[in-house]
This record gives sequence, C-alpha cells and structure tokens, in this order.
Amino acid sequence: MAIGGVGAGGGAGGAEAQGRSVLVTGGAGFIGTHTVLQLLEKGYAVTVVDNFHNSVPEALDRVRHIVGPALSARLQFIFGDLTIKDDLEKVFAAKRYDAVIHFAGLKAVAESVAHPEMYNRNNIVGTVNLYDVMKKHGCNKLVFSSSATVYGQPEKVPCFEDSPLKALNPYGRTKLYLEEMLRDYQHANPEWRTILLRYFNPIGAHESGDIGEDPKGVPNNLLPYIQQVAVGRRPELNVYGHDYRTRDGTAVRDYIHVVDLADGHIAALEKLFATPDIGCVAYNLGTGRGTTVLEMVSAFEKAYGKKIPVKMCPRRPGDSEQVYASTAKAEEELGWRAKYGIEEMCRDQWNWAKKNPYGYCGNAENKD
Ligand SMILES: NC(=O)c1ccc[n+]([C@@H]2O[C@H](COP(=O)([O-])OP(=O)(O)OC[C@H]3O[C@@H](n4cnc5c(N)ncnc54)[C@H](O)[C@@H]3O)[C@@H](O)[C@H]2O)c1
Ligand SMILES: O=c1ccn([C@@H]2O[C@H](COP(=O)(O)OP(=O)(O)O[C@H]3O[C@H](CO)[C@H](O)[C@H](O)[C@H]3O)[C@@H](O)[C@H]2O)c(=O)[nH]1
Repeated sequence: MAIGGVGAGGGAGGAEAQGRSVLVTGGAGFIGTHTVLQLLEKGYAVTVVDNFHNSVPEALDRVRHIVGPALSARLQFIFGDLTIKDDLEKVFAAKRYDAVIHFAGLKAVAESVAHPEMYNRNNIVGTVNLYDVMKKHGCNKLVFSSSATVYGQPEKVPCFEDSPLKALNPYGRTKLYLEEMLRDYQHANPEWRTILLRYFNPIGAHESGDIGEDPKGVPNNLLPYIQQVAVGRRPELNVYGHDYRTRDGTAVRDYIHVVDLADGHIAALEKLFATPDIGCVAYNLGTGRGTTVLEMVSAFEKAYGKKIPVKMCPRRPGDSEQVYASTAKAEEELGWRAKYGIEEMCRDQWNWAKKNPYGYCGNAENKD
C-alpha cells in the first residue's frame, strides 16, 4: 500500500464547506471520479482508496486538473485493496472520516457468471472488511453503491424501493446480499446511518469531456459500445432483442447522467449528516423515464452527427424487457431529482469519446 498523489496528506486547511472528511472507496472509477469532483467542489475533504483494478491513476489526475490546485489540495489518494484488511486499517489510521461512500466493487455480469468466487471475494469480503474497520474507528455513516439489478426482471414498472427483489446472477447476488447484510448490521447497531443507492443505467460524462467511462476490454454496456463504434473501434452495434413488447421491440432502460448520479450521492451524504435516526434506507437513482435501445441509438446519432451501424440480434440471456425507476422517494426524502435528459447524456458521452477515443491511455495500445 502506498500513499501519494497531488495533495497527499489531505492538507484541507481551514473551513471546508462542511468541515467534513469523506472516504471514497473505488473513487478512481467511472462514478467515483464524478462524485469525487463534486465532493471537492462542495468543499469536502476527500480521501480515495482504490487498487486500480478497473481504473487508472490518470483518472484522478484529470479530476485534479478540472478542480484546480486549491481544491486538489483536499484530495488524498491511498492505494489499497479492500479485500486486504490491513490496507483499510492504514487508511483509517491516517485520518478521521465523517462518512464513507463505498463504490469499490466488480460490476460485470458475464464475468461474475464465469468467476463467482472472484465477485464474492471482492464485493462481499471487501465490504465486510470496510464495515469492520469503520466500526473499529467509530465511523458509522455509509453510502453504498447498490444497483437496479436487485429488482431482477421486474414484473411491474416502475420499480419502487419496496418492489420484490431478486438476484439473477452472481453480481446481482453480491448486491442483494450486501444490502441485506448492511440492513442487519444497522439493526444491530442503531447508531449507524446507512443509505443504499440503487443506480439505474449511468451514462454520459462530465461536461469537460476529461473524465468518463473507460471500460477495459469489450464493453458490456450499451453506451460504451456505441461510443466505440462511433470512434471506429468496433464495426457495428449488436442490438440484443427486437421482439420485446415495447414501442419499437427493443428493451427499455432508465439511463441517468453520471453527473446527476454524483449529485444524488451528495444529497444522500447530506441526508445522512442531517438524520441521526435514518437507519438503513434504499433509494432509487434514476430519471423515472424509460428509453429503448433504438431511441438511445438515435439520440447518440444526433449528438454524433452520423449514423451508427446496427445489427439486429437475438435477446441477450438474462436481460429484462423494461426497467425504470420510481423516483418519488428520492425526490421527497433526499430532495434530489435528475436534471439531464438523454440528449445531454449523449452530448456529453460523445464529447468524452471524441476527446478520448481510447480512453485515459490515449492510444490503441493494450486496447482490443
Ligand atoms: N456503472 C454502472 O452501470 C453501475 C450500475 C449499478 C451499480 N454500480 C455500482 O457502482 C459502483 C461503481 O461503479 P463504476 O461504474 O464506477 O465502476 P468502476 O469499475 O469504474 O469503479 C469501481 C472502482 O473500484 C475499484 N475497486 C474494485 N475493487 C476494489 C478493491 N477490492 N479495492 C479497492 N478498489 C477496488 C476499481 O479499481 C474501480 O476504480 C460499483 O460498486 C458498481 O457495482 C454501477
Ligand atoms: O452491445 C450492446 C449492449 C447492450 N445492449 C442492450 O442495451 C440494454 C442495456 O444494456 P446494458 O448492458 O447497458 O445495461 P443493463 O440494464 O443490461 O445492465 C446494467 O445496468 C443494471 C442496472 O439497471 C445493472 O447494474 C447491470 O449490472 C448493468 O450491467 C439491454 O437491453 C441490452 O441488451 C445492446 O443491445 N447491445
């Protein structure tokens, strides 16, 4: 484990907006970088712990560049792996944290089917370690990255927080189990304050186009795939399923701008600080609007200015027909709602793609 990077040591000097310090696990990843940026802009002191399993140091350097030197001085990076308890002990020995936002986890469904043990070890053991070390050091406020995957193949949409839950694959099972585990832990320790955020489909990028999603290998998700077709890395998009009972036969999802998602984390954090008896609560973070695959392709084409070649293919095993959120609970209780529509999501996704056709590494090396 090493401690380093610009601003190592925190150096938060003086009156951060809330004078508060937040640990962000997995803060070098897609959603993490956007959230870290907004936390810094809000005046929080931020420590990131990440093992770069699915990210690169450059991503945090870009965050520092966007926020500038003054706010960067409040960003500390610690290289560490949550599955190694000693790494976490060192993170907590270095500083006192008022709260933790826990993004670190593996998230690829197909990989989880091939390597379920890897998903259990990383996602479950990592979270158990985090909880233990937080408890030992008296830090009891936690925002956890859950997923709409916990709704399985919903029989009814929109998905409400109290809709039936079901895991369809090992990745989903880790999220469902961790939600239940964190609920049990909170019940046994009523002073804990825990928010479970169920993200729908995060896409887009920061308006600067300097940070965004940079998947390793062949993208599983729709927008990263479309983006790679647009920059010439893939010949065409396979559209999985065109016989669903939807407007155009393709599947419906609730795409949410990653900047809105990051805002949702700030709202959740503020809710934790303001609500001593919150317990353990789940919130959907989505827009409440469903978009088909083909509608998403045409929204992207509008931003891109050219056609995306598509090939109609059979359904992808395990996919749901329609998934979108009820956003009422987050609106009422967190005072948060998504601001951006799919046009802005595609505009910002394309801006990131054209500035970074090969992601953070800048060239085709090590990319397939
Ligand atoms: N992106 C999505 O579509 C989506 C949807 C729902 C839920 N989520 C959840 O949100 C969280 C963040 O997702 P993301 O899209 O930013 O993923 P990401 O892979 O870009 O970021 C995750 C980060 O965690 C780090 N990490 C993983 N395991 C670690 C470990 N053991 N120790 C330290 N660092 C570790 C990775 O290196 C990476 O930087 C994940 O928990 C994911 O399951 C993501
Ligand atoms: O190349 C592709 C990729 C995707 N799709 C389709 O696009 C839709 C969205 O697919 P994504 O893979 O982008 O998103 P999913 O909703 O299937 O799943 C993602 O979002 C979920 C949350 O709702 C979970 O977090 C899950 O783990 C995560 O991969 C699906 O109908 C899918 O079949 C294609 O047609 N072609």
